Amino acid sequence: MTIWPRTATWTSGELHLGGLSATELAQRHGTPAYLLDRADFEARCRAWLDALPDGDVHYGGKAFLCPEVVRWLADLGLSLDVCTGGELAVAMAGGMPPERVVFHGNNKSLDELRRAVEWGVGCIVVDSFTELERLTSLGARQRVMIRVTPGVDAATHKAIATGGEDSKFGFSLSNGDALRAVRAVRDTPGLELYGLHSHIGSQLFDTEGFALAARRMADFAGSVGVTRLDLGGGLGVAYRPGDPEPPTPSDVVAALRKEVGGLDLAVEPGRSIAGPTTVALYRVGTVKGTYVSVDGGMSDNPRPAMYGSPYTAALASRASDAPLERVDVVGKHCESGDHLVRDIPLPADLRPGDLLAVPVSGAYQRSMASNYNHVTRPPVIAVFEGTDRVIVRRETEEDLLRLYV
Ligand SMILES: Cc1ncc(COP(=O)(O)O)c(C=O)c1O
Ligand SMILES: N[C@@H](CCCC[NH3+])C(=O)O
Repeated sequence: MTIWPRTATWTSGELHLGGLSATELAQRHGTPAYLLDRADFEARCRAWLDALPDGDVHYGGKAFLCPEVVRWLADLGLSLDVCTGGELAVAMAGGMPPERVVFHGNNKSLDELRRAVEWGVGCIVVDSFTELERLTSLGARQRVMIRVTPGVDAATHKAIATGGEDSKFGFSLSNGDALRAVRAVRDTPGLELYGLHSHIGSQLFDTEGFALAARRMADFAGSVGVTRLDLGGGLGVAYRPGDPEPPTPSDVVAALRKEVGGLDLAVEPGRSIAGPTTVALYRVGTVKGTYVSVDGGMSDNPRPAMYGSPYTAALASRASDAPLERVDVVGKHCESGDHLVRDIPLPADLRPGDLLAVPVSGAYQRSMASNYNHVTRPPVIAVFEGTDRVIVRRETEEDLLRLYV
């Protein structure tokens, strides 16, 4: 298993992606930058479509979304999961057919619901009785699913586990709320109960949690006469060489299928599609003892600071036969917790100007990036068969200053 995107190659110590060298990409687009391997992205989409030929694959847009990616998804035949009015706007801008959009979220506003209904989204996933009242007040004719909390404690960081009993998401199966929600939807004129939804968490490595949730959801669906289940996303990815290998999309679908039998099935993978497609490219600015400072940091990748997420990095612009030394790759922000990669071996002759590449940077990095310390967010460059294309441009200081009155 490799953690680098599928077109990555190394020549004389230099990383090439999509047929282009890291050095020329850095010269043309600057650093930090996210380099997205389009061939890898599309292959990962196809792996999910092939795993579930008789069901629906909704890409989890929160992992990474921009209009160009929406166009790829639409062309490949995927659907799209959005969870805010902003993500809905990107789906529209990218031309996703509205009937292939599923609208999630635990606190959708009346305005967001109205926009979704007016645009004609395929499905709204109702998350609370309050939301049901809001939808009712719109008098909408709308397909809905009900988000159910199946009481499965997923084996992952507690900030990204969503299916346990104590959750802000969905209707609890065990306290009867899920059943009450089914009845309430069926009693609401204009609403069509299309299916049931659950999502137990993210960065999951075993199929047991998926299977347990699927079993509980299938039992519940059977008891209320619902024939469609959307069982969310959550498949994990390896971030470092030597990390355990995650199950494949086929493994996950097989585990789900075994539990749900002939019910209609949908899934919502985000990280397992976007994560491994992208390399974050940084330039080394300062080397001080065991601290290697680069030109990005917790603003373009908040995951190490938020969840203690481990990453790796590699020298991407030249060969080095210097001995390896254990260092911390740190950002340029005013926080001592601004680590991108902790305690990794890198050549001892690292110097200002070198390029460092951090793989598996495609999910929840650009989408969670901030302007902390008034830095401008990096661009996303799609590389494909020897061509490079800016699909999200670099922010400028003018972009930032435009907000101030
Ligand atoms: C409802 C829902 N669907 C899909 C996803 C995508 O999850 P992942 O990126 O772990 O596949 C998420 C995020 O965890 C989610 O909340
Ligand atoms: N933001 C989280 C994943 C959240 C999943 C969204 N429900 C991460 O970076 O791992």
